[in-house]
Amino acid sequence: MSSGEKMEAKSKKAGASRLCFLCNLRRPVLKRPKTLQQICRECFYEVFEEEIHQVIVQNRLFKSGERVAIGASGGKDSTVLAYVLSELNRRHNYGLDLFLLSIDEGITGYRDDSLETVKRNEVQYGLPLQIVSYKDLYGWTMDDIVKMIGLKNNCTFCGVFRRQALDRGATLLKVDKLVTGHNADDIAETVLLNILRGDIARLSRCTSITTGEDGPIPRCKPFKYTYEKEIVMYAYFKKLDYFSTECIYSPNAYRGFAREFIKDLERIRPRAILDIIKSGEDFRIATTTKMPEQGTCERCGYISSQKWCKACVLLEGLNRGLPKMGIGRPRGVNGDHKMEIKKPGSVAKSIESKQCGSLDF
Ligand SMILES: Nc1ncnc2c1ncn2[C@@H]1O[C@H](COP(=O)(O)OP(=O)(O)OP(=O)(O)O)[C@@H](O)[C@H]1O
Repeated sequence: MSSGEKMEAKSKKAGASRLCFLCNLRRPVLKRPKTLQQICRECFYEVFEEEIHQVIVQNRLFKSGERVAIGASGGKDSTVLAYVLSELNRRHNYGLDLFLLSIDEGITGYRDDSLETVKRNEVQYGLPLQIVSYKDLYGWTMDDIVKMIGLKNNCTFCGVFRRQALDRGATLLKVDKLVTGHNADDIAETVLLNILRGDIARLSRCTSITTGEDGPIPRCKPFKYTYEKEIVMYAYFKKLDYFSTECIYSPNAYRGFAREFIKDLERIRPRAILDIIKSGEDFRIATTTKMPEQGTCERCGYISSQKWCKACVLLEGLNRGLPKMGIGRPRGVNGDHKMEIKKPGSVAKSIESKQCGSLDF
């Protein structure tokens, strides 16, 4: 039984004798995860889509005439995003030119299969697709990287490279904005992780619905308040074509614990997800906290708060056979991961940049 089928069976059992809480006309077929209301399929589609529309309008995510790339991994979140955004664009005349943008990380048995799903979505939704690969951009696939470094820390490489690859793909498509399928659960999880890591710079921006306005392409998260469980239900009821396998190189245990913790909280109190996001939004950062200053990478020109951007540091490590270079945080002057670049006549400057991978979106 798929997770969508399980949710439907549970919901049907719970609401067998009542009428839909919202329309009071039809039989409920599900218990809405966000509110625990028993509602019918039609009302579910309506509230799900309308809430996303309201988020788009209230936050002024788009302007008419903009070209917008949807980061499309073939997974449930980005597939539902591509479908719903196309629908809303038509229904409410947003006037957007939508594109699918997929990054091929080079993970055999995972990304190659999910890209086939995105290629079908291209036809199903009539959205032009651009694929950009790590191999072309960096000369390395994730398969190559994992062969060299093993499973530990591979998510750092993947996250850092994906972030830049999405920007480079968006530049190729000449889009004004990039949207991703990050949902409320992802954001709550990131708030918690940033607190656990004491990463104040990221904590202060991880709840922003639009980020990167000072970078090459602004990024938006229209699903900022959309629950993962509702996305799964929507995809299931609409019979959307998506790829549901987990990444084969994804051993990120720390993030996994945070995820499980949030799921447990959600079981006891569904609002917990929204409350964590609200707490993240309302944090005030002390004016004495030192924040990184944004500049550009001396090597590739990409945005960076350090001399070299994180991707260049990681690539340098890979190409020199020192893959641990740039992983983790500085360990003092003699730290084994620290790398110094000396220019003639200049003071040595550390190019150890902070991890800016999977948590940054
Ligand atoms: N390979 C990729 N190509 C394009 N966009 C991607 C890719 N991987 C992730 N993204 C974007 O980043 C978002 C969050 O990615 P994450 O890896 O957290 O996957 P997820 O939560 O399982 O989402 P999805 O269900 O869409 O795969 C995705 O919804 C998508 O918009």
